[in-house]
Parts: sequence; C-alpha cells; structure tokens
Amino acid sequence: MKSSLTPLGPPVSRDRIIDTLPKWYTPDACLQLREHFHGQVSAAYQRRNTGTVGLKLSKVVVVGDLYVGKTSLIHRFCKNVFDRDYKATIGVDFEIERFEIAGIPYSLQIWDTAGQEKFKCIASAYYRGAQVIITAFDLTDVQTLEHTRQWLEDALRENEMGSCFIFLVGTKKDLLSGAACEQAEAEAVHLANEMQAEYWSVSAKTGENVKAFFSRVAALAFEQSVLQDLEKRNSTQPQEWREIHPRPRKARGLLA
Ligand SMILES: Nc1nc2c(ncn2[C@@H]2O[C@H](COP(=O)(O)OP(=O)(O)OP(=O)(O)O)[C@@H](O)[C@H]2O)c(=O)[nH]1
Ligand SMILES: [Mg+2]
Repeated sequence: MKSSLTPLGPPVSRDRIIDTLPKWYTPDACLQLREHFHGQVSAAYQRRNTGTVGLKLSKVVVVGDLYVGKTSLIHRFCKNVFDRDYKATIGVDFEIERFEIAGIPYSLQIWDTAGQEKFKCIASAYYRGAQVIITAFDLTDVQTLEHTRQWLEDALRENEMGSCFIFLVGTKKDLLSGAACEQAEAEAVHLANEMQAEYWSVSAKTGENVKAFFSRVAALAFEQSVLQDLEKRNSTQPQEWREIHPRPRKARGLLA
C-alpha cells in the first residue's frame, strides 16, 4: 500500500512496514486483544483521512534499573547490533525510527534513559510528553522487577493521567529457560496487570521478540494517534456533522 503523504527522507525499510495490527506476547497481560486495527482507524486510512498523523513523532521513553539492558534493546532494534560490554548511559540518548503503518508514514522517537541513580534527575526531565512508557527489568534479577513500580510512578508523574501506553519488558531472555523462565514471566505478568501494562520477554543478544515488540508498540501508538486525531477533528465540526458521524471511543478506553 502506498502512502498519499510524502514521507520525510528516503522510503522506510521493508521490515518497518506494518499492514496489520501485530499480536501481543501473551493474552494474560496485553493492552489490546483485537487482531485488527480499530474499525474507525481502518475506515480513516482507507479514506486517507488520518489528518496530521503521518507527520507525527510519537515519544517513547524507556526506563528501568541500571544494567537491565535498555540501551542494548534499543540498539538491537534500531541498529541490529549487540555489545557484550557495558557502557552506562549518561543522562539520556534517543533514536528515531520511521515506520509505514497501514500505508501512512509514522515515526517513533525512542528515548533511552540512564538507570544509574546519579543521572536520574537529568533523565527524568525527559519523561514529559510520552505516549509510550517502557519499563524494563532483567528476567534474571527479581529486584529489578520490583523496582519497575517506582520507575513507572516517576515517569507517570510527568504525564497526564491515562495518556500513556505502558509496557513491561523482561530482558535477557537468552539467559533463562524452562521452569526458571516460566516462574519469572509469571511474576512479571502479575505485576503487569497491576500496572495496566502489556508484558513482553525479549533478548537483545539473540534478537528474540525485539522486532515484534517494537512493531506492537508502534502500531498501538499509531492507532491511538489516529483515534485522538479523529476525535479532535470531530469535536471541532458543527453539531449537524457530529450527529451524522458519531465520535470515536476515547483513546484511553483502549487500555480497558
Ligand atoms: N545475555 C544478555 N546480555 C544482555 C542482554 N541485553 C543486555 N545485556 C548485557 O547487559 C549489560 C547492560 O546492558 P545495557 O544495555 O548497557 O544496560 P542499560 O539498562 O542501558 O544500563 P544503564 O544505561 O546504566 O541504565 C551489557 O553488558 C549487555 O551486553 C541480553 O539480551 N542478553
Ligand atoms: Mg543504557
């Protein structure tokens, strides 16, 4: 499907083209069980009526303890590399990833923040305006899972209630298998439900689930952006127009 909007820069690579809503990791902790884009969103992109969404840069913030693998996860996705040596992130860093979703150009600005306590006040200055918060922990270190509550609370404090999609991500999946992996995932799924987050297990080392995870993030953020844009434009239409075209569900309802 070709976009009617002129994308900024060269065409997106083939593996950044998303035509259908990517699936969740587990239905036990997932933000959206639908297998297809929301009806209003499908109708909007078929009519090329996605407003300014094609020009939008959605902010994604990745938080979590030091050494859990935030930078490795982002680098695996954005650059397809993995570095065994640890280099602490100082403050923040970001990458921009361009997608084409349902024929519409769409970009994520992925903010990588430092887990080290001494950089926390620099990093937290960048939490504001996030559409997606990714809280990462190390599947082999249960303490890092316990700390995700605090990371999420700090990130949410800088954002409007109900305005962010939340993901809980267990990293270093390659280091666990069998019962140990199942046990760690079960604890994480439990916490994800409390946080109203979607749960994913990934490995930056092997690349397992990394592309699937970010595709899911991009597609859900895209869908929410289209719904919000439609809602905004509907609410500025005259009364008679609104009666013919009912308002879409509130985007925050996607979390239910
Ligand atoms: N085996 C394995 N090691 C990993 C994986 N992801 C990261 N690591 C290693 O874990 C260490 C920490 O990774 P980073 O990505 O730098 O961690 P971080 O969360 O960005 O750390 P800060 O920037 O200090 O907050 C590095 O030595 C990585 O090579 C993984 O999926 N599997
Ligand atoms: Mg880092």
